[in-house]
Amino acid sequence: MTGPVTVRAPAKINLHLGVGAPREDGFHPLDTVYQALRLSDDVTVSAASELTTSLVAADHIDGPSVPLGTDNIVARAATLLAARLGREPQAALHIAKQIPVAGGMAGGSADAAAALRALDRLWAADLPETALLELAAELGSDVPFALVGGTARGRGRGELVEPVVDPATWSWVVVPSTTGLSTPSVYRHFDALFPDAPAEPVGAEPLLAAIASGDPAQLGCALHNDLQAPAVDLRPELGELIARGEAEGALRGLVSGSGPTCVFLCADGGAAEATAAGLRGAGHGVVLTTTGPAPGAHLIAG
Ligand SMILES: C[C@](O)(CO)[C@H](O)COP(=O)(O)OP(=O)(O)OC[C@H]1O[C@@H](n2ccc(N)nc2=O)[C@H](O)[C@@H]1O
Ligand SMILES: Nc1ncnc2c1ncn2[C@@H]1O[C@H](COP(=O)(O)OP(=O)(O)OP(=O)(O)O)[C@@H](O)[C@H]1O
Repeated sequence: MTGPVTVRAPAKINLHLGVGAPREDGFHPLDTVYQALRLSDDVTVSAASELTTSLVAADHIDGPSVPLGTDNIVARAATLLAARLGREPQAALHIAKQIPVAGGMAGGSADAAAALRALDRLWAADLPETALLELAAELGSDVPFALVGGTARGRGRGELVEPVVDPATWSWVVVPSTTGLSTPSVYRHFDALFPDAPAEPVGAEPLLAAIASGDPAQLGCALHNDLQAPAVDLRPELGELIARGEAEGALRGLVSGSGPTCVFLCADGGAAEATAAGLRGAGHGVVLTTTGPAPGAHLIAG
């Protein structure tokens, strides 16, 4: 019998998030550029006679806010993959979580992508990557990117992912909030604030040119998030946090996806450490430093 399999999957940020008016199915058309960060969750899957989920969370994570059992997205991933393979979803699924929950960093999506890749191996299915990407898109708009990783453009509702060449290493400070924000509520608030939003989202071309330059100052100028205004309107303290991080030396601060995590682009690793120290000194408890891009969901054991 195959032993336990562990897959690591990254948190994401959106360097560009252009949002259009809602489609007939209620989803918003996106033109986005994702970047995977070296902040990740690990999912370990083992053979078992039934489907179980368990979690161990880093100190900065509110573990009890993650549902266990069938509501956890890893259980949904297992059930979906098992149905595709015509087998029972029997496995023990264990999440080691570092990605902030309901933080706009796609932590659940990372876990779902990791579970798909790990179970594909545990169950010796060896599905082609295109099949895993299709299952990922059924689980959520951000899940295909968590499989692909790196830096990538996302279209459609975010599930159509094309890798972008990005040889640089970008330095980031990540400031999670103690209370999450629900993604649907931020999209609903976008609709309320911008009832005349055009159908076509703002294009990612300037951001892609900044990535190609490799210059952090240019990237800082090009960062764009259409969900920032609704997130800050729902949580005004995020606007203050962004201003503070920029005053502490970041090139630019930005809400990550639907928030409330805020991320700060810095000139290099030293500037990121200095900005993080300044934010901690200003009373922000959890302040992480990291870099991107990072690989998508990949095997680390088994
Ligand atoms: C904010 C982002 O993280 C940016 O990458 C994503 O758009 C959210 O992706 P996600 O959490 O994987 O979202 P899904 O699980 O697919 O959808 C959750 C809910 O978010 C809203 N949603 C999501 C994606 C999208 N393009 N338009 C939407 O309006 C819908 O209300 C949907 O019911
Ligand atoms: N494995 C999981 N990890 C985190 N949350 C999960 C998981 N499974 C289910 N959930 C539920 O999903 C909700 C959203 O979780 P998640 O951490 O993925 O949000 P997010 O990072 O804001 O997502 P996104 O950036 O994709 O919109 C949580 O509040 C929780 O109730």
